[in-house]
Amino acid sequence: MTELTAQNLSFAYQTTPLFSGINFHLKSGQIHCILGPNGVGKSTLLNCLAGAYQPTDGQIKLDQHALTSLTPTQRARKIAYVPQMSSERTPVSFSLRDYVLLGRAPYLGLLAAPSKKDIAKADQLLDRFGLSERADNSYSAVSGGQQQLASIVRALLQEPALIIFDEPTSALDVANQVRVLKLIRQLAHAGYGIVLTTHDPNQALLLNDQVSTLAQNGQWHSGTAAELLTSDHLSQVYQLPLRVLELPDSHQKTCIVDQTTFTTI
Ligand SMILES: Nc1ncnc2c1ncn2[C@@H]1O[C@H](COP(=O)(O)OP(=O)(O)OP(=O)(O)O)[C@@H](O)[C@H]1O
Repeated sequence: MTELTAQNLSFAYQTTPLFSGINFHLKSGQIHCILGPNGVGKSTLLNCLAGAYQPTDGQIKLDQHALTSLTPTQRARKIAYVPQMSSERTPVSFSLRDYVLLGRAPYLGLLAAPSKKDIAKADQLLDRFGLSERADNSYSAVSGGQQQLASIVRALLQEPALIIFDEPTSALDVANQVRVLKLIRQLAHAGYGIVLTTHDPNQALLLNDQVSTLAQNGQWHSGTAAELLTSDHLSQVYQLPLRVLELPDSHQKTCIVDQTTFTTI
């Protein structure tokens, strides 16, 4: 069992805090979905939880250890971070296979190459995500969605206990979105702890586990999906009238923008 705990977390890029007093908890087997409007600080919070940013105040612990007391390699063996996709194309000369194999770096010596076993695992995962035919292509030459899937493969090769996903489905078509959400569910069942951000409350409804919302002025709420994914709370978070409905033929819930709201905006 691995646990990531943040207590009384604050962060400021300059003087004004982006958020403060945030408490967060994730353990193996859980999916924690973070929702909130653009620019409120979700990615910044994920960077703090991954150990990439130093919070202004508060403490983050990975099991019993302060996150800051761990070396980058120790952290990377426990936490994988899948960053938000950039719309900019960074020229990268190596192949898609070599890109995903970067996930093995925390287990390799300074100049060591990945083993045959590592390469076989990489190829197996690339195949699972429909990327086999692209394995030898340059990373820069594949589509944004394929790059996003490759970044997930890279995180899996890292064999962490916890995975932090920043908008993992932002570049994906609806079938691949569902594939990634199903993968997240499977990973949680297999014992991984998962935290992700999404702009789609319906994804949080589908995942149906832990939820936090970060709204304007750093307002933070945590609870279960049933507790937080309500019409009132989501409307407050997004400052937009939203309705969470239970579909008549099942217990599935869906979040919609009311047509009447749409026509009066
Ligand atoms: N390196 C930086 N220096 C200064 N300000 C930054 C930096 N990175 C982000 N910000 C600002 O901090 C705020 C929060 O950014 P962040 O990317 O964490 O938000 P977000 O909730 O993830 O947004 P989105 O949903 O649009 O991805 C924004 O106003 C952003 O402009």
